Amino acid sequence: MSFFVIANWKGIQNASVMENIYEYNHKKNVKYIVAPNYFAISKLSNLKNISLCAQNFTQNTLTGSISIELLKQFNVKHCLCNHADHYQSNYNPKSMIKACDENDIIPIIFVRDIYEAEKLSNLSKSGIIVYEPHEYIGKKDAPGANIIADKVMQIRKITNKPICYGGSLNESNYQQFIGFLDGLCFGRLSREKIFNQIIQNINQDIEKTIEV
Ligand SMILES: O=C(CO)[C@H](O)COP(=O)(O)O
Repeated sequence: MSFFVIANWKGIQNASVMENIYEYNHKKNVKYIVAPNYFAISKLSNLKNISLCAQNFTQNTLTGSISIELLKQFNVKHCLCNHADHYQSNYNPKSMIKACDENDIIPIIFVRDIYEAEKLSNLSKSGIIVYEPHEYIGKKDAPGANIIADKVMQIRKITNKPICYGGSLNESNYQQFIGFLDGLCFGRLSREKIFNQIIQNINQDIEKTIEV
């Protein structure tokens, strides 16, 4: 199985993200899933080194909407579901995950705790789970490796889907988590110039794990 590197740009598009993305060095055992803003999706839809991910979609085609059919036309393969930011709108995670499934879009399902993992992680045939505790979004540091490992172990009992971690990943903390996860989901760090270096480090770490 590949190790997933997920990048959520949110509503931001700075020079670094656009420069960096062409450099993501494709490796056999590492898969890059990038969730850019809607404008960038059309620009990036022909890139071969990444898998495109939508940040959201609407379940209608009303004025101002972005439907899942539209996203598929631009080669979108994934969609973030139940991200903490979705909580601000009238959002129904179960229906969004099911809509992804029906449209062959792989949902990236965010769960903040075991209760959400139980509720959401097995609604779709495919999918990637991101354990992301809300209190660790936009902070200086993530929880300790033992705390994350313990939660991941509990989620693995609930689902066979790959499990990633997201929330306050930074240059100094992400490497300690690689060994017990199936991927990492980056917010702020994915929009920094240094993210290319982070990607190279992850590639090397994964290569080493496979050699062992
Ligand atoms: O989108 C995110 C990545 O999982 C999330 O909101 C965390 O953002 P960050 O704390 O800036 O990494």
